[in-house]
Amino acid sequence: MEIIINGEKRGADNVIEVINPFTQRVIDTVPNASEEDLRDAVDSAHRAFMKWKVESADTRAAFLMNWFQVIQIHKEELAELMTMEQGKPLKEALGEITYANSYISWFAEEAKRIYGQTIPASSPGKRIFVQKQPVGVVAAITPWNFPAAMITRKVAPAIAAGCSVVIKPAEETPLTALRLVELAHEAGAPAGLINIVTGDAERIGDTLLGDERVRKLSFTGSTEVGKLLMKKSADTMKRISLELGGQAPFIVLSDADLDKAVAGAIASKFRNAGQTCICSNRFYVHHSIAESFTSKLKEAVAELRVGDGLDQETDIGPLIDEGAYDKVKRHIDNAVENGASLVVGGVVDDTSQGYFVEPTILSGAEDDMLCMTEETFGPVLPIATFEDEEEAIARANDTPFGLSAYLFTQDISKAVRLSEQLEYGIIGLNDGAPSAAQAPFGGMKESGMGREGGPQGIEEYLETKYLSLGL
Ligand SMILES: NC(=O)C1=CN([C@@H]2O[C@H](COP(=O)(O)OP(=O)(O)OC[C@H]3O[C@@H](n4cnc5c(N)ncnc54)[C@H](OP(=O)(O)O)[C@@H]3O)[C@@H](O)[C@H]2O)C=CC1
Ligand SMILES: O=C(O)CCCC(=O)O
Repeated sequence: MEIIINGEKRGADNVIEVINPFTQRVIDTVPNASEEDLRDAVDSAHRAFMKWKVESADTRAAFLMNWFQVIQIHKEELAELMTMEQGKPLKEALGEITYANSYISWFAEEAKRIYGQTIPASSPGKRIFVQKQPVGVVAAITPWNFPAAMITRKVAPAIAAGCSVVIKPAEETPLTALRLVELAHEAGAPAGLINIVTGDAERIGDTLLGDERVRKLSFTGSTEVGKLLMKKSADTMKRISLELGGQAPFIVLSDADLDKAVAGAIASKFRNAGQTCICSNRFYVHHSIAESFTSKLKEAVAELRVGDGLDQETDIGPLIDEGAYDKVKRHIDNAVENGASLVVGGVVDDTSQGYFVEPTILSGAEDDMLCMTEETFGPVLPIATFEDEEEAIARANDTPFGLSAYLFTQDISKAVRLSEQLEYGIIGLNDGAPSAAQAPFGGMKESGMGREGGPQGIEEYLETKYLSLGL
Protein backbone atom coordinates (compact mmCIF):
# COMPACT_ATOMS: atom_id res chain seq x y z
CA MET A 1 0.00 0.00 0.00
CA GLU A 2 1.02 3.64 -0.31
CA ILE A 3 1.32 6.48 2.14
CA ILE A 4 -1.03 9.47 1.87
CA ILE A 5 0.23 13.05 1.94
CA ASN A 6 -1.94 16.04 1.08
CA GLY A 7 -4.70 13.68 0.00
CA GLU A 8 -2.46 11.96 -2.55
CA LYS A 9 -0.99 8.48 -2.50
CA ARG A 10 2.76 8.09 -2.75
CA GLY A 11 4.81 4.97 -3.28
CA ALA A 12 8.57 4.50 -2.94
CA ASP A 13 11.35 2.32 -4.27
CA ASN A 14 12.54 1.78 -0.77
CA VAL A 15 9.89 -0.33 0.95
CA ILE A 16 9.25 -2.22 4.20
CA GLU A 17 7.68 -5.68 4.19
CA VAL A 18 4.57 -6.42 6.22
CA ILE A 19 4.48 -9.98 7.57
CA ASN A 20 1.45 -12.08 8.50
CA PRO A 21 2.32 -13.40 11.99
CA PHE A 22 0.43 -16.65 11.33
CA THR A 23 1.79 -17.64 7.92
CA GLN A 24 4.97 -15.61 8.45
CA ARG A 25 4.77 -14.65 4.80
CA VAL A 26 5.03 -11.16 3.34
CA ILE A 27 1.53 -9.86 2.64
CA ASP A 28 2.35 -6.40 1.33
CA THR A 29 4.94 -3.64 1.39
CA VAL A 30 4.75 -0.01 2.48
CA PRO A 31 7.03 2.92 1.66
CA ASN A 32 10.03 3.87 3.72
CA ALA A 33 9.17 7.56 3.58
CA SER A 34 11.95 9.97 2.53
CA GLU A 35 12.88 13.24 4.23
CA GLU A 36 11.03 15.01 1.44
CA ASP A 37 7.87 12.96 2.09
CA LEU A 38 8.03 13.84 5.77
CA ARG A 39 8.53 17.56 5.14
CA ASP A 40 5.64 17.50 2.67
CA ALA A 41 3.45 15.76 5.22
CA VAL A 42 4.05 18.49 7.80
CA ASP A 43 3.69 21.26 5.18
CA SER A 44 0.36 19.90 4.00
CA ALA A 45 -0.88 19.26 7.55
CA HIS A 46 -0.03 22.84 8.43
CA ARG A 47 -1.83 24.25 5.38
CA ALA A 48 -4.87 22.11 6.13
CA PHE A 49 -4.83 23.18 9.78
CA MET A 50 -5.01 26.88 8.83
CA LYS A 51 -8.28 26.15 7.00
CA TRP A 52 -9.75 23.48 9.28
CA LYS A 53 -9.34 25.45 12.48
CA VAL A 54 -11.85 28.03 11.25
CA GLU A 55 -14.43 25.52 10.04
CA SER A 56 -17.60 25.23 12.11
CA ALA A 57 -18.08 22.49 14.65
CA ASP A 58 -20.92 21.19 12.46
CA THR A 59 -18.58 20.79 9.49
CA ARG A 60 -16.04 18.89 11.57
CA ALA A 61 -18.73 16.69 13.05
CA ALA A 62 -20.26 15.99 9.64
CA PHE A 63 -16.94 14.86 8.21
CA LEU A 64 -16.32 12.55 11.18
CA MET A 65 -19.80 11.04 10.83
CA ASN A 66 -19.16 10.43 7.11
CA TRP A 67 -15.91 8.68 7.99
CA PHE A 68 -17.76 6.61 10.59
CA GLN A 69 -20.34 5.54 7.97
CA VAL A 70 -17.69 4.60 5.40
CA ILE A 71 -15.82 2.52 7.98
CA GLN A 72 -19.09 0.77 8.89
CA ILE A 73 -19.51 -0.26 5.27
CA HIS A 74 -15.95 -1.62 5.14
CA LYS A 75 -15.72 -3.16 8.60
CA GLU A 76 -15.41 -6.80 7.52
CA GLU A 77 -12.67 -5.97 5.04
CA LEU A 78 -10.82 -3.89 7.65
CA ALA A 79 -11.10 -6.63 10.25
CA GLU A 80 -9.70 -9.22 7.87
CA LEU A 81 -6.79 -6.95 6.98
CA MET A 82 -6.12 -6.43 10.68
CA THR A 83 -6.11 -10.15 11.45
CA MET A 84 -3.73 -10.77 8.57
CA GLU A 85 -1.17 -8.24 9.70
CA GLN A 86 -1.63 -8.45 13.48
CA GLY A 87 -2.78 -12.02 14.13
CA LYS A 88 -5.71 -11.33 16.47
CA PRO A 89 -8.81 -13.50 15.97
CA LEU A 90 -11.24 -12.17 13.39
CA LYS A 91 -14.03 -11.76 15.95
CA GLU A 92 -11.70 -9.58 18.06
CA ALA A 93 -10.62 -7.65 14.97
CA LEU A 94 -14.26 -6.96 14.13
CA GLY A 95 -14.77 -5.88 17.72
CA GLU A 96 -11.80 -3.56 17.41
CA ILE A 97 -13.20 -1.91 14.27
CA THR A 98 -16.48 -1.27 16.09
CA TYR A 99 -14.55 0.02 19.10
CA ALA A 100 -12.29 2.19 16.89
CA ASN A 101 -15.30 3.60 15.10
CA SER A 102 -17.00 4.44 18.40
CA TYR A 103 -14.25 7.01 19.00
CA ILE A 104 -15.12 8.64 15.68
CA SER A 105 -18.85 8.89 16.36
CA TRP A 106 -18.34 9.93 19.97
CA PHE A 107 -15.92 12.73 19.08
CA ALA A 108 -18.09 13.81 16.15
CA GLU A 109 -20.68 14.67 18.77
CA GLU A 110 -18.11 16.13 21.15
CA ALA A 111 -16.93 18.56 18.44
CA LYS A 112 -20.13 20.51 19.15
CA ARG A 113 -19.46 20.71 22.88
CA ILE A 114 -16.17 22.59 23.02
CA TYR A 115 -17.33 25.19 25.50
CA GLY A 116 -15.60 28.33 26.75
CA GLN A 117 -16.26 30.15 30.01
CA THR A 118 -17.09 33.59 31.31
CA ILE A 119 -15.38 34.36 34.61
CA PRO A 120 -16.47 37.24 36.85
CA ALA A 121 -13.66 39.84 36.81
CA SER A 122 -12.48 41.53 39.98
CA SER A 123 -13.05 44.96 38.48
CA PRO A 124 -16.53 46.11 37.35
CA GLY A 125 -15.02 47.61 34.20
CA LYS A 126 -13.70 44.31 32.91
CA ARG A 127 -14.99 41.05 31.49
CA ILE A 128 -13.01 37.80 31.21
CA PHE A 129 -13.86 35.33 28.45
CA VAL A 130 -12.14 31.93 28.14
CA GLN A 131 -11.93 30.28 24.72
CA LYS A 132 -10.74 26.90 23.54
CA GLN A 133 -8.71 26.71 20.33
CA PRO A 134 -7.16 23.76 18.47
CA VAL A 135 -3.55 23.15 19.38
CA GLY A 136 -2.30 22.77 15.77
CA VAL A 137 -0.64 20.00 13.77
CA VAL A 138 -0.60 16.71 15.70
CA ALA A 139 1.91 13.86 15.36
CA ALA A 140 0.20 10.55 16.18
CA ILE A 141 2.57 7.62 16.72
CA THR A 142 0.85 4.30 17.32
CA PRO A 143 1.66 0.67 18.26
CA TRP A 144 0.89 -2.65 16.58
CA ASN A 145 -1.47 -4.17 19.13
CA PHE A 146 -4.54 -2.08 18.21
CA PRO A 147 -3.96 -1.09 14.58
CA ALA A 148 -7.29 0.75 14.23
CA ALA A 149 -8.40 1.91 17.68
CA MET A 150 -5.12 3.62 18.53
CA ILE A 151 -5.42 5.65 15.32
CA THR A 152 -9.03 6.76 15.76
CA ARG A 153 -8.64 7.44 19.48
CA LYS A 154 -6.07 10.11 18.55
CA VAL A 155 -7.27 11.31 15.16
CA ALA A 156 -10.99 11.68 15.93
CA PRO A 157 -10.58 14.09 18.89
CA ALA A 158 -7.83 15.96 17.04
CA ILE A 159 -10.07 16.52 14.00
CA ALA A 160 -13.06 17.33 16.20
CA ALA A 161 -10.98 19.97 17.99
CA GLY A 162 -9.89 21.56 14.69
CA CYS A 163 -6.38 20.10 14.39
CA SER A 164 -4.73 18.29 11.47
CA VAL A 165 -2.60 15.16 11.86
CA VAL A 166 0.39 13.24 10.61
CA ILE A 167 0.10 9.57 11.59
CA LYS A 168 2.97 7.14 11.92
CA PRO A 169 1.60 3.62 12.48
CA ALA A 170 3.70 0.70 13.76
CA GLU A 171 5.97 -1.03 11.30
CA GLU A 172 4.23 -4.38 11.95
CA THR A 173 0.68 -3.14 11.28
CA PRO A 174 0.57 -0.23 8.83
CA LEU A 175 -2.06 -1.66 6.47
CA THR A 176 -5.19 -1.17 8.60
CA ALA A 177 -4.04 2.37 9.35
CA LEU A 178 -3.40 3.17 5.68
CA ARG A 179 -6.79 1.79 4.70
CA LEU A 180 -8.50 3.85 7.41
CA VAL A 181 -6.89 6.99 6.00
CA GLU A 182 -7.91 6.01 2.46
CA LEU A 183 -11.47 5.67 3.74
CA ALA A 184 -11.22 9.07 5.43
CA HIS A 185 -10.55 10.54 2.00
CA GLU A 186 -13.46 8.63 0.49
CA ALA A 187 -15.50 10.21 3.28
CA GLY A 188 -14.43 13.68 2.17
CA ALA A 189 -11.35 14.52 4.25
CA PRO A 190 -9.87 17.78 2.96
CA ALA A 191 -6.38 17.36 1.47
CA GLY A 192 -3.70 17.45 4.13
CA LEU A 193 -6.04 17.10 7.10
CA ILE A 194 -5.05 13.46 7.73
CA ASN A 195 -1.62 12.45 6.45
CA ILE A 196 -0.01 9.08 7.06
CA VAL A 197 3.63 8.10 6.66
CA THR A 198 5.44 4.80 7.19
CA GLY A 199 9.11 3.97 7.44
CA ASP A 200 12.12 4.47 9.65
CA ALA A 201 10.71 5.27 13.11
CA GLU A 202 13.62 7.35 14.32
CA ARG A 203 13.75 9.47 11.18
CA ILE A 204 10.01 10.06 11.22
CA GLY A 205 10.04 10.81 14.94
CA ASP A 206 12.97 13.23 14.63
CA THR A 207 11.43 15.09 11.68
CA LEU A 208 8.01 15.43 13.24
CA LEU A 209 9.27 16.31 16.69
CA GLY A 210 11.95 18.68 15.38
CA ASP A 211 9.37 20.74 13.47
CA GLU A 212 8.00 23.62 15.49
CA ARG A 213 4.76 23.61 13.49
CA VAL A 214 3.91 20.23 15.01
CA ARG A 215 2.39 21.39 18.29
CA LYS A 216 1.33 18.12 19.82
CA LEU A 217 2.57 14.56 20.13
CA SER A 218 0.17 11.76 20.96
CA PHE A 219 2.01 8.48 21.45
CA THR A 220 1.00 4.96 22.47
CA GLY A 221 3.70 2.35 22.95
CA SER A 222 6.51 1.33 25.25
CA THR A 223 7.58 3.41 28.23
CA GLU A 224 11.14 3.41 26.92
CA VAL A 225 10.20 5.04 23.60
CA GLY A 226 7.67 7.32 25.33
CA LYS A 227 10.41 8.77 27.52
CA LEU A 228 12.66 9.29 24.50
CA LEU A 229 9.92 11.09 22.56
CA MET A 230 9.10 13.24 25.58
CA LYS A 231 12.73 14.40 25.67
CA LYS A 232 12.70 15.07 21.94
CA SER A 233 9.52 17.14 22.29
CA ALA A 234 11.10 19.41 24.87
CA ASP A 235 13.03 21.69 22.50
CA THR A 236 9.88 22.89 20.79
CA MET A 237 7.78 22.54 23.97
CA LYS A 238 5.08 20.38 22.39
CA ARG A 239 1.97 19.31 24.23
CA ILE A 240 2.26 15.57 24.86
CA SER A 241 0.01 12.63 25.61
CA LEU A 242 1.75 9.37 26.37
CA GLU A 243 -0.06 6.08 26.80
CA LEU A 244 2.65 3.65 27.84
CA GLY A 245 3.22 0.26 29.40
CA GLY A 246 1.16 -1.22 32.20
CA GLN A 247 1.67 -3.85 34.88
CA ALA A 248 -1.93 -4.37 35.90
CA PRO A 249 -2.74 -6.10 39.19
CA PHE A 250 -5.95 -8.16 39.39
CA ILE A 251 -7.12 -8.47 42.99
CA VAL A 252 -9.77 -10.97 44.06
CA LEU A 253 -11.06 -10.49 47.61
CA SER A 254 -12.46 -13.36 49.66
CA ASP A 255 -16.08 -12.20 49.16
CA ALA A 256 -15.82 -11.85 45.36
CA ASP A 257 -18.34 -13.46 43.02
CA LEU A 258 -15.93 -16.07 41.68
CA ASP A 259 -17.74 -16.62 38.38
CA LYS A 260 -17.62 -12.92 37.71
CA ALA A 261 -13.95 -12.77 38.72
CA VAL A 262 -13.10 -15.66 36.40
CA ALA A 263 -14.96 -14.04 33.48
CA GLY A 264 -13.16 -10.76 34.25
CA ALA A 265 -9.81 -12.55 34.37
CA ILE A 266 -10.39 -14.18 30.98
CA ALA A 267 -11.50 -10.88 29.42
CA SER A 268 -8.68 -8.83 30.86
CA LYS A 269 -5.89 -11.36 30.43
CA PHE A 270 -6.44 -13.12 27.12
CA ARG A 271 -7.72 -10.31 24.89
CA ASN A 272 -5.36 -10.01 21.92
CA ALA A 273 -3.34 -12.97 23.30
CA GLY A 274 -2.42 -10.85 26.32
CA GLN A 275 -0.93 -8.10 24.18
CA THR A 276 -2.69 -5.04 25.52
CA CYS A 277 -1.32 -2.43 27.87
CA ILE A 278 -4.30 -2.88 30.21
CA CYS A 279 -4.06 -6.68 30.29
CA SER A 280 -4.02 -7.97 33.84
CA ASN A 281 -0.43 -9.01 34.46
CA ARG A 282 -0.31 -10.26 38.07
CA PHE A 283 -3.09 -11.85 40.09
CA TYR A 284 -3.48 -11.42 43.83
CA VAL A 285 -6.11 -13.80 45.15
CA HIS A 286 -7.15 -14.13 48.81
CA HIS A 287 -5.63 -17.37 50.12
CA SER A 288 -9.05 -18.69 51.25
CA ILE A 289 -10.42 -18.79 47.69
CA ALA A 290 -7.24 -19.31 45.68
CA GLU A 291 -7.89 -23.00 45.06
CA SER A 292 -11.48 -22.60 43.89
CA PHE A 293 -10.60 -19.53 41.77
CA THR A 294 -7.73 -21.42 40.11
CA SER A 295 -9.82 -24.48 39.37
CA LYS A 296 -12.70 -22.45 37.87
CA LEU A 297 -10.18 -20.49 35.85
CA LYS A 298 -8.59 -23.69 34.57
CA GLU A 299 -11.98 -24.87 33.33
CA ALA A 300 -12.60 -21.57 31.54
CA VAL A 301 -9.14 -21.56 29.98
CA ALA A 302 -9.70 -25.08 28.63
CA GLU A 303 -12.41 -23.59 26.38
CA LEU A 304 -9.99 -21.21 24.64
CA ARG A 305 -8.80 -22.22 21.18
CA VAL A 306 -5.38 -21.21 19.89
CA GLY A 307 -4.90 -20.91 16.13
CA ASP A 308 -5.10 -18.91 12.92
CA GLY A 309 -6.93 -15.67 13.59
CA LEU A 310 -8.90 -16.07 10.35
CA ASP A 311 -10.46 -19.27 11.70
CA GLN A 312 -13.83 -18.41 13.31
CA GLU A 313 -13.16 -20.87 16.15
CA THR A 314 -9.94 -19.16 17.26
CA ASP A 315 -9.82 -17.28 20.56
CA ILE A 316 -6.09 -16.69 20.77
CA GLY A 317 -3.89 -15.93 17.76
CA PRO A 318 -0.10 -15.96 17.45
CA LEU A 319 2.07 -13.41 19.23
CA ILE A 320 3.28 -10.58 17.07
CA ASP A 321 6.85 -11.83 16.57
CA GLU A 322 9.76 -13.89 17.82
CA GLY A 323 10.85 -11.22 20.32
CA ALA A 324 7.43 -11.30 21.97
CA TYR A 325 7.49 -15.12 22.08
CA ASP A 326 10.98 -15.19 23.61
CA LYS A 327 9.95 -12.73 26.32
CA VAL A 328 6.87 -14.74 27.26
CA LYS A 329 8.87 -17.98 27.31
CA ARG A 330 11.46 -16.32 29.56
CA HIS A 331 8.73 -15.26 31.98
CA ILE A 332 7.23 -18.77 32.16
CA ASP A 333 10.64 -20.45 32.56
CA ASN A 334 11.72 -17.97 35.22
CA ALA A 335 8.53 -18.54 37.22
CA VAL A 336 8.79 -22.34 37.07
CA GLU A 337 12.51 -22.32 37.89
CA ASN A 338 11.73 -20.23 40.97
CA GLY A 339 9.02 -22.49 42.33
CA ALA A 340 5.76 -21.57 40.54
CA SER A 341 3.62 -24.47 39.25
CA LEU A 342 2.42 -24.65 35.68
CA VAL A 343 -1.33 -25.32 36.09
CA VAL A 344 -1.99 -25.33 32.36
CA GLY A 345 -0.45 -24.05 29.10
CA GLY A 346 3.08 -23.14 28.05
CA VAL A 347 4.68 -22.08 24.80
CA VAL A 348 4.12 -24.05 21.60
CA ASP A 349 7.62 -25.23 20.67
CA ASP A 350 6.97 -25.55 16.94
CA THR A 351 7.04 -21.97 15.66
CA SER A 352 6.79 -22.82 11.97
CA GLN A 353 3.10 -21.74 12.04
CA GLY A 354 3.47 -18.58 14.11
CA TYR A 355 4.70 -17.74 17.58
CA PHE A 356 2.02 -19.33 19.72
CA VAL A 357 1.67 -19.51 23.46
CA GLU A 358 -1.16 -21.55 24.98
CA PRO A 359 -3.24 -19.71 27.57
CA THR A 360 -1.11 -20.32 30.62
CA ILE A 361 -1.87 -20.33 34.35
CA LEU A 362 0.92 -20.31 36.94
CA SER A 363 0.15 -20.81 40.62
CA GLY A 364 2.44 -20.05 43.54
CA ALA A 365 3.78 -16.89 41.88
CA GLU A 366 6.07 -14.64 43.94
CA ASP A 367 6.45 -10.88 43.63
CA ASP A 368 10.08 -11.01 42.48
CA MET A 369 9.44 -13.28 39.48
CA LEU A 370 9.79 -11.66 36.03
CA CYS A 371 6.10 -12.27 35.27
CA MET A 372 5.20 -10.20 38.35
CA THR A 373 7.67 -7.35 37.79
CA GLU A 374 7.63 -6.85 34.00
CA GLU A 375 4.80 -6.42 31.50
CA THR A 376 4.57 -9.93 29.98
CA PHE A 377 2.48 -8.95 26.91
CA GLY A 378 1.40 -12.54 26.44
CA PRO A 379 -1.29 -15.01 27.61
CA VAL A 380 0.30 -15.85 30.97
CA LEU A 381 -1.68 -15.57 34.18
CA PRO A 382 0.44 -15.81 37.37
CA ILE A 383 -1.47 -16.25 40.64
CA ALA A 384 -0.08 -15.11 43.98
CA THR A 385 -2.04 -15.21 47.23
CA PHE A 386 -2.46 -12.62 49.99
CA GLU A 387 -3.61 -12.62 53.61
CA ASP A 388 -5.15 -9.18 54.08
CA GLU A 389 -6.43 -6.41 51.86
CA GLU A 390 -3.97 -3.70 52.90
CA GLU A 391 -1.16 -6.06 51.93
CA ALA A 392 -2.77 -6.72 48.53
CA ILE A 393 -3.07 -3.00 47.82
CA ALA A 394 0.52 -2.33 48.89
CA ARG A 395 1.80 -5.11 46.63
CA ALA A 396 -0.41 -3.94 43.77
CA ASN A 397 0.97 -0.39 44.05
CA ASP A 398 4.58 -1.52 44.34
CA THR A 399 5.49 -0.79 40.71
CA PRO A 400 6.61 2.20 38.65
CA PHE A 401 3.53 1.69 36.44
CA GLY A 402 -0.01 2.91 36.98
CA LEU A 403 -2.26 2.28 34.01
CA SER A 404 -5.02 -0.15 35.00
CA ALA A 405 -5.92 -2.30 37.98
CA TYR A 406 -8.78 -4.74 38.59
CA LEU A 407 -10.60 -5.37 41.85
CA PHE A 408 -13.26 -8.01 42.47
CA THR A 409 -15.39 -7.81 45.61
CA GLN A 410 -19.10 -7.68 46.45
CA ASP A 411 -18.57 -5.36 49.42
CA ILE A 412 -19.37 -1.87 48.15
CA SER A 413 -17.55 -0.06 50.96
CA LYS A 414 -14.36 -2.03 50.40
CA ALA A 415 -14.73 -1.55 46.66
CA VAL A 416 -14.77 2.24 46.99
CA ARG A 417 -12.14 2.46 49.74
CA LEU A 418 -9.65 0.12 48.05
CA SER A 419 -10.22 1.56 44.55
CA GLU A 420 -9.29 4.95 45.95
CA GLN A 421 -6.03 3.52 47.28
CA LEU A 422 -4.98 1.99 43.98
CA GLU A 423 -2.48 4.24 42.16
CA TYR A 424 -3.87 3.60 38.69
CA GLY A 425 -5.66 5.67 36.05
CA ILE A 426 -8.20 2.96 35.20
CA ILE A 427 -9.90 0.68 37.72
CA GLY A 428 -11.94 -2.28 36.55
CA LEU A 429 -14.23 -2.81 39.53
CA ASN A 430 -15.87 -6.20 39.00
CA ASP A 431 -15.15 -5.43 35.33
CA GLY A 432 -12.49 -7.05 33.15
CA ALA A 433 -13.13 -4.83 30.11
CA PRO A 434 -13.24 -1.17 31.21
CA SER A 435 -12.29 0.51 27.88
CA ALA A 436 -14.91 2.77 26.26
CA ALA A 437 -14.83 5.79 23.95
CA GLN A 438 -16.61 7.96 26.50
CA ALA A 439 -14.16 7.17 29.34
CA PRO A 440 -10.78 8.88 29.97
CA PHE A 441 -8.19 6.18 29.25
CA GLY A 442 -4.67 6.77 30.57
CA GLY A 443 -2.18 6.12 33.29
CA MET A 444 -0.28 7.46 36.26
CA LYS A 445 3.44 7.24 37.09
CA GLU A 446 5.53 5.71 34.27
CA SER A 447 2.42 4.59 32.39
CA GLY A 448 2.27 8.04 30.90
CA MET A 449 0.31 11.24 30.95
CA GLY A 450 -2.82 12.66 29.42
CA ARG A 451 -6.09 10.88 28.73
CA GLU A 452 -7.68 9.51 25.56
CA GLY A 453 -11.43 9.22 25.16
CA GLY A 454 -14.14 11.00 27.06
CA PRO A 455 -14.41 14.76 27.44
CA GLN A 456 -10.79 14.74 28.67
CA GLY A 457 -9.74 13.20 25.36
CA ILE A 458 -10.59 16.31 23.35
CA GLU A 459 -9.03 18.67 25.91
CA GLU A 460 -5.67 17.19 24.96
CA TYR A 461 -6.04 18.85 21.54
CA LEU A 462 -7.20 22.24 22.78
CA GLU A 463 -5.39 25.32 23.98
CA THR A 464 -6.99 27.61 26.54
CA LYS A 465 -6.95 31.33 25.80
CA TYR A 466 -8.58 34.12 27.72
CA LEU A 467 -9.66 37.55 26.61
CA SER A 468 -9.63 40.29 29.17
CA LEU A 469 -11.99 42.97 27.94
CA GLY A 470 -11.87 46.48 29.33
CA LEU A 471 -15.28 48.06 28.93
N1 LIG B 1 1.11 0.89 25.79
C1 LIG B 1 0.87 0.04 24.85
O1 LIG B 1 -0.23 -0.08 24.41
C2 LIG B 1 1.91 -0.74 24.22
C3 LIG B 1 2.98 -1.21 24.94
N2 LIG B 1 3.91 -1.92 24.31
C4 LIG B 1 5.02 -2.45 25.11
O2 LIG B 1 6.20 -2.12 24.47
C5 LIG B 1 6.91 -3.30 24.09
C6 LIG B 1 7.60 -3.04 22.78
O3 LIG B 1 6.65 -2.86 21.73
P1 LIG B 1 6.95 -1.96 20.48
O4 LIG B 1 5.94 -2.10 19.46
O5 LIG B 1 8.36 -2.21 20.10
O6 LIG B 1 6.74 -0.50 21.10
P2 LIG B 1 7.46 0.80 20.65
O7 LIG B 1 7.28 1.78 21.73
O8 LIG B 1 8.83 0.51 20.19
O9 LIG B 1 6.65 1.25 19.34
C7 LIG B 1 5.48 2.03 19.34
C8 LIG B 1 5.52 3.03 18.18
O10 LIG B 1 6.62 3.92 18.35
C9 LIG B 1 7.44 3.91 17.19
N3 LIG B 1 8.81 4.20 17.55
C10 LIG B 1 9.75 3.37 18.04
N4 LIG B 1 10.91 4.04 18.23
C11 LIG B 1 10.70 5.32 17.82
C12 LIG B 1 11.52 6.50 17.74
N5 LIG B 1 12.80 6.50 18.13
N6 LIG B 1 10.97 7.63 17.25
C13 LIG B 1 9.69 7.64 16.86
N7 LIG B 1 8.87 6.56 16.90
C14 LIG B 1 9.36 5.43 17.39
C15 LIG B 1 7.23 2.52 16.62
O11 LIG B 1 7.64 2.50 15.28
P3 LIG B 1 8.13 1.13 14.59
O12 LIG B 1 7.02 0.18 14.74
O13 LIG B 1 8.36 1.56 13.19
O14 LIG B 1 9.37 0.73 15.32
C16 LIG B 1 5.74 2.37 16.82
O15 LIG B 1 5.05 3.10 15.83
C17 LIG B 1 5.84 -4.39 24.07
O16 LIG B 1 6.38 -5.65 24.26
C18 LIG B 1 4.97 -3.94 25.19
O17 LIG B 1 5.52 -4.38 26.42
C19 LIG B 1 3.82 -2.14 22.97
C20 LIG B 1 2.79 -1.72 22.22
C21 LIG B 1 1.73 -1.01 22.82
O1 LIG C 1 -3.00 -1.71 24.64
C1 LIG C 1 -3.20 -0.57 24.28
O2 LIG C 1 -2.33 0.26 24.10
C2 LIG C 1 -4.54 -0.09 23.95
C3 LIG C 1 -5.51 -0.50 24.94
C4 LIG C 1 -6.68 -1.10 24.31
C5 LIG C 1 -7.92 -0.53 24.87
O3 LIG C 1 -8.26 0.58 24.50
O4 LIG C 1 -8.53 -1.21 25.67
